[in-house]
Amino acid sequence: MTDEPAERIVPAVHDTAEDIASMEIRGAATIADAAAGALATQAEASTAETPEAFEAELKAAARRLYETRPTAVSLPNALRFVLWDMEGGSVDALRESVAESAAGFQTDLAEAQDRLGRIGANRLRDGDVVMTHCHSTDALSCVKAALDQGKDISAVVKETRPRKQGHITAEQLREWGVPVTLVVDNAARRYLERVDHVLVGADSIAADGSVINKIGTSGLAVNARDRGVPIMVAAQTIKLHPGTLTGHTVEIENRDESEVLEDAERDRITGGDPDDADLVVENPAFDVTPPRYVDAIVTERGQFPPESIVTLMRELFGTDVGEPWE
Ligand SMILES: O=C(COP(=O)(O)O)[C@H](O)[C@H](O)COP(=O)(O)O
Repeated sequence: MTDEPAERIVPAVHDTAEDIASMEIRGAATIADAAAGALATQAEASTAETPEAFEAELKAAARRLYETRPTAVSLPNALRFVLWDMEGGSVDALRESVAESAAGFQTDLAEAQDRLGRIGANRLRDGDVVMTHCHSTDALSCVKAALDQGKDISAVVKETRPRKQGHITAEQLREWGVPVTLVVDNAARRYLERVDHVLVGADSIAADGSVINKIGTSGLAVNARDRGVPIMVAAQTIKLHPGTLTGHTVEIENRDESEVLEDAERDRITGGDPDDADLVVENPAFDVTPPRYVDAIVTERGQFPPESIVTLMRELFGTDVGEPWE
């Protein structure tokens, strides 16, 4: 057995990391759930002989998972939650504590989403139309709870270029029997006329109440404000970004240009010149919506005007939060 902790990461953890990086596993809550599960798998499969070796191995696995996508803070928050609870004087005791805290975390995550959904549903009235962007399980939980309360809800679903996560939202809503109008992103402003709420999720919430979510959220929010449509953000507290309490900004992920432009399309634009360095394609995956465009952040602990979210963040995290493997 090698002594290098990174070389003892089990294949299943590498697979999960690759699935997160390639977006087979995507969406902030789903990523958090998968990351906690992967740490439990690492713990279960570990052949470490000493507690020190076991801990080093778990931290290496956490780092591998962390380095996949930078914007959704639910990922490091999940890793922190599981690793900070790791305790025990033997490998077996440590293994058990990781399994327990990972399972506890996953249960809490699911319960928090249900609770958040019930809270968010109170904002939705019978007959309301929501406009969605991307695919957010937290946002959909609010719709589900409203449906369970017997309310009729319909949706205008933005396609969400370049990866069209709006299709996942449309599929889920149709499964629940919700009437869906699917529109391209550029049509959003026109359709806001017939919408009662913009309902989106979040990858991270900053201490000043800014919402970091799928690219296009901020433009949608500005348009919605202009049209007088309230903007509701559904985000479990696992989306609160502790680093922003000390002035750090949230890293915005840039993804590959192939998501935006296929090779044949690039060839057409450049006349087939593969070395044309003056055609630049940028593909930021997220943007920042300032708090003044957000009406409410709905969490499992209640609804907050964005400017007051900092109080909840301090309560949950304190002010001194390090990296998961510290
Ligand atoms: O922006 C996205 C997903 O982006 P991507 O598809 O790039 O991962 C979602 O709105 C948030 O992650 C919240 O989702 P959830 O509420 O499910 O956590």
